[in-house]
Amino acid sequence: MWGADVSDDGVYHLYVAVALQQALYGLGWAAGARLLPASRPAMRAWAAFSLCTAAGLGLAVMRPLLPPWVGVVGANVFLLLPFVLVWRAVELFFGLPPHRGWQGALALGLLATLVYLGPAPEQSTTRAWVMLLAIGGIIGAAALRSHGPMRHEFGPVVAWVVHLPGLLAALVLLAVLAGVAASPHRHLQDLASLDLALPLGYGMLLACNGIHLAYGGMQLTRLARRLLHLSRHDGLTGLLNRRAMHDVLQDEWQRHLRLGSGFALLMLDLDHFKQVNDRWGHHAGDLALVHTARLLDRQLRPTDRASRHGGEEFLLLLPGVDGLTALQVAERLRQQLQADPVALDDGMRLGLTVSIGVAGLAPGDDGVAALLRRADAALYQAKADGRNQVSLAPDPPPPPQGPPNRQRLAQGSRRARADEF
Ligand SMILES: Nc1nc2c(ncn2[C@@H]2O[C@H](COP(=O)(O)OP(=O)(O)OP(=O)(O)O)[C@@H](O)[C@H]2O)c(=O)[nH]1
Repeated sequence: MWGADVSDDGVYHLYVAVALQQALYGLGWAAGARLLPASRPAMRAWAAFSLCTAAGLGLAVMRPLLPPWVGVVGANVFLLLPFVLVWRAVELFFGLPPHRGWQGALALGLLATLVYLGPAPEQSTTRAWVMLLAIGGIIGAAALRSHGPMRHEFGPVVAWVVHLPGLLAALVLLAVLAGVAASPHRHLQDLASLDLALPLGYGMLLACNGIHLAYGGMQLTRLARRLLHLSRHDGLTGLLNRRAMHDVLQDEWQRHLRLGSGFALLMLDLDHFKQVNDRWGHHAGDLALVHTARLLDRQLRPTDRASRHGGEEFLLLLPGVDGLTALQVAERLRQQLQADPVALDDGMRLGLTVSIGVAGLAPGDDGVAALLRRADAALYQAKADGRNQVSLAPDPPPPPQGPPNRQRLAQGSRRARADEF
């Protein structure tokens, strides 16, 4: 780098290894960018950073075979300017407001400085100054800039594990410069010596691996979280999907068995929804579903859960609530939906009504499926009674008399687990 001697066998092989590693990471990021459109800009920046540093290291190790302008200045340009891409990639990864102007000015300034210094050996010390100062400064600034968002998204431990080495590396680089500058005994030319080429090579190896592993790991974590979210939520409304609600209901049933806590279910079905689609189009139907989901989300307590149960059908779980109270909640929701028409794209207002079946957990219910069947029957009743109304399911016959025993509880629990809905 900057004309430092890499002819020693150990240093040469180390730099070749780092170059190959960077090239491979670069190809990996480029492939990732093709596969994941949502993360493409940041991945492209990482790919460009990796491939440019690979090219820079390649030129540095081939320096004896190349003209000085290519072997020295070219290598330094390819090694230094990609660090501006690190700054860019970090901003893109966390969706931070871009600093394109500063980044462009920095890249141009560094390019002009390297060209101005040229390949002459007597400038190697100044080149080293410029390189170390810029790399240390950019790594430190990128770490500081991304610390808050990284902490927020991945937690303080991850943020410090990723940033501490980066900040330490930046401090070490700047301390080396300050130490050399302050010491009357050490000549600045030391920076270009073989002594520094080896630790710097290892430093690059560790830093590059650290950057790729940290950001690759965070990318995978993000992806895994996204997949988990998609597998449990309805894509249109953002509410829980049927499978996730199944798990929530089983948990609530287990809580009931342990603590005796009650709960109620509301099954909602938009009225004449087929006509909405037929008359106003499928997009208007989708808007109506989103509108309904938002209303439910706004109106329910934080402990209540709402899911999209099927096409135009929603299921609500109200913990700690009996059937009569749930009936009042249902009536309130019915009135609110009726009073709040959907705003269509062309400014039209589309009125909606809903029928709601309500069932509160009763002693005769031996599992979630039984309660669901009762809520479904109540919904059917509300539809049959003319729609735009709520209906409460009658309690099932109480279980045979006698003290509840462990065997019955266990039976209920097993049945609940086997429940399909
Ligand atoms: N736009 C849109 N429509 C959907 C979606 N899922 C289901 N549907 C439609 O919802 C309609 C449901 O129609 P029906 O089951 O006949 O019920 P309905 O017309 O609401 O009649 P009642 O329930 O008896 O009042 C069908 O036309 C489905 O195509 C969706 O995601 N988006």
